[in-house]
Amino acid sequence: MTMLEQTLIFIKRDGDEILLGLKLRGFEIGKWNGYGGKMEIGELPAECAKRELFEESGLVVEVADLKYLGILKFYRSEKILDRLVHLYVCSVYKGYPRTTEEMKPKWFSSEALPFKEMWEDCAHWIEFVVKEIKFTGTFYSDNMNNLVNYCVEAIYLN
Ligand SMILES: Nc1nc2c([nH]c(=O)n2[C@H]2C[C@H](O)[C@@H](COP(=O)(O)OP(=O)(O)OP(=O)(O)O)O2)c(=O)[nH]1
Repeated sequence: MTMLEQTLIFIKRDGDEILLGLKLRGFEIGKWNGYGGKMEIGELPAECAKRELFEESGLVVEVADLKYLGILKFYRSEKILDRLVHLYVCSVYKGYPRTTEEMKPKWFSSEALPFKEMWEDCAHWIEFVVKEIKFTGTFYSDNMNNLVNYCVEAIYLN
């Protein structure tokens, strides 16, 4: 199986609120997450983030308004790199989020995120999204997809 390169974007409103989508189909149905999906051949990460957000929520963003936060790396069986996810945050958007075949939108206060219904790894890095601090996260899962180890590091650039 080949490694997947994907994007994930969190839209923010009024400083404190974060838009999550409830996954309505496919992999990990029933979980709240940011919006995103697989990069297409020849597509840049920011272009993919913009496209996936539009397809799954109807919201329109400009690439220039996206803030790149970092990379999440997911290893399965503890050693095979399975997914590499480019992470963005954006506070400038057009439109209202709508339910699509893939996602049902909901705004959450950053202090009341539904961690029990999110990917387990999110709890370890979502504060970087809230504070908009660049970081990298590396997550190791076993064959049953249980998180067994992780490392999250802030990146401070001068
Ligand atoms: N927080 C977190 N997010 C993850 C993990 N794995 C994973 O694919 N994601 C994110 C990255 C992507 O934004 C999204 C991928 O979902 P998906 O694989 O169902 O992609 P998709 O069907 O939407 O892709 P596409 O066909 O639309 O291109 O979920 C994980 O373990 N934790």
